Amino acid sequence: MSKLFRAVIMGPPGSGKGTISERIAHNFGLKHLSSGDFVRENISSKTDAGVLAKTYINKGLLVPDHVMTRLLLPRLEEMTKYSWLLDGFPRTLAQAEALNSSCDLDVAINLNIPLETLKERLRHRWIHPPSGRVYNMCFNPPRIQGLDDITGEALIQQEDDRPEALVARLRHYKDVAKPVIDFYKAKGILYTFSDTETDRIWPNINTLLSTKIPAIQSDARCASTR
Ligand SMILES: Nc1ccn([C@H]2C[C@H](O)[C@@H](COP(=O)(O)OP(=O)(O)OP(=O)(O)O)O2)c(=O)n1
Ligand SMILES: Nc1nc2c(ncn2[C@@H]2O[C@H](COP(=O)(O)OP(=O)(O)O)[C@@H](O)[C@H]2O)c(=O)[nH]1
Repeated sequence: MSKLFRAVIMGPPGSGKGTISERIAHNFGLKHLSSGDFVRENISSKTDAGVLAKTYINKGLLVPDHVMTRLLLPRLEEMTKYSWLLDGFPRTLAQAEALNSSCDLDVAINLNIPLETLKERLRHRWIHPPSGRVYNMCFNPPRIQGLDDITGEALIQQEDDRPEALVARLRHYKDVAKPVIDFYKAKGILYTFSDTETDRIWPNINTLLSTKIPAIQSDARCASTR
């Protein structure tokens, strides 16, 4: 049996995690697991963790570690047969440690994007809240302005994507992400990509994963024939 591939993608709001995750999922046939989507699903189906998570999100706060972990780890257990890429989790060291005790990661992708670029992107970010689909009025506009391509429903801009809110979000991101980055660096699985354009980062990620994914699968094949 071939070994499965497990990766996480980290980066500040607007760094392109969702955009790059979609490309990775498409090119390598991995499952893209978005923690934001899991949170939204739990909120709309009113699970205990979802109801609790909503009280924090409504106040613009991050969901506490124990709630996020309770919401996410059971979903990962359903994915034991698949290779996956996890986007939006872990955001804190406690989340990284919880994840580490439930599975071994192969790669942690870290996106390092300048502040001015993040501000500019988020100013133009429009989302379709029920699905989590993301657009950018310059980079990937919807077919009809202001409307979701699939459902035709209205797109919105999030309050916390405003440039004034972004600086505080980024400061918070840096504080909580630093120990997570150090954790993955110490494990030797951290790969950092710095640029202002997703289209320039993408070929490097593509090359990295092309070396990692077949290598893991062929190692596993060798092991199984011994
Ligand atoms: N590890 C996580 C993941 C998500 N959330 C919560 C807070 C977010 O507001 C909400 C939705 O998550 P997303 O990752 O979709 O949303 P963001 O808009 O915060 O992320 P980004 O701006 O990085 O795309 O879920 C959380 O508290 N902790
Ligand atoms: N102009 C521009 N916009 C981008 C680029 N990459 C992603 N975006 C857009 O920037 C916004 C943030 O990207 P997203 O993938 O949502 O980032 P996340 O918050 O890290 O998940 C979205 O509106 C994307 O469409 C890029 O290279 N250039």
